[in-house]
Amino acid sequence: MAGLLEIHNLSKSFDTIKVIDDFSLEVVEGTLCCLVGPNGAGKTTTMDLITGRIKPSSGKVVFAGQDITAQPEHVIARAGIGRKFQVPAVLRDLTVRQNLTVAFSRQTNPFWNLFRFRSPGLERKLDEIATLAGLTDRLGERAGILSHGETQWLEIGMVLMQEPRLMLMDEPIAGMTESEIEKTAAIFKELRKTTTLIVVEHDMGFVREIADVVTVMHMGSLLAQGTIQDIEADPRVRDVYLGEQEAA
Ligand SMILES: Nc1ncnc2c1ncn2[C@@H]1O[C@H](COP(=O)(O)OP(=O)(O)OP(=O)(O)O)[C@@H](O)[C@H]1O
Repeated sequence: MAGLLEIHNLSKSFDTIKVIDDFSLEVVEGTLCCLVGPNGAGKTTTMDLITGRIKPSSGKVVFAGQDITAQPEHVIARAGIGRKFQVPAVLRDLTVRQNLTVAFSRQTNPFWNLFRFRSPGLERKLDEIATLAGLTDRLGERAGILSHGETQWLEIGMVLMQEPRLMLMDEPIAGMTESEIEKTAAIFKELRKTTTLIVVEHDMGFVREIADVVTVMHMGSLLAQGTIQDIEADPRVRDVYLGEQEAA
């Protein structure tokens, strides 16, 4: 079966430095892939290349059978690739409900969306996503008063309102408390039933909890890929990444 996302021999240089070096990856629909590796391995750059934020020096990215390598960022987003960044982009003065409503449409003017959409489809979707993100009781609150964890969950909800087929997340549990991490793991386990996910993460406990497949990058290349058990048993991964993590 072809992957929902296929990365073929991707390379990217900044000036003369090659930071992504002949990297290939296939993500099968319905799986949660964790992308791990030491600092500077090229994980964020890979996400930027998938979403079209930057363009590769060579290689290609295929999504749902379409070559999206040359497409602009907004076209790739509309094709069904959503991304949650580490720094939340919620509108703090709007309520949780309003933030989710704004995210429902991919139109460029958020306030226009806020007044335009009053469809039953929106209400159903909003309820569904608020439940998934554990925010049902917070729908009427101003987003600015949410805790760090709740803000992250709201942002996940906002990306989901756009119904991505593939969702990318950058270090989603950074700065969270233990109980917030547990709740986030539960959200991801639910989420992966309907959405394909690529999650960049350093916390191997969390990776162990959520990943179907773990992809390890090192110096811009694929070092290893497999189940968490395969990865933890791989001496090359222990050498360049896990050993360093255990020592930290
Ligand atoms: N715009 C840029 N210009 C020059 N070099 C860059 C640029 N963006 C990234 N790099 C370099 O590319 C390499 C890969 O960076 P990247 O942020 O993708 O790594 P990462 O695996 O996400 O690291 P971390 O885990 O620390 O976030 C690093 O050496 C970084 O300094």
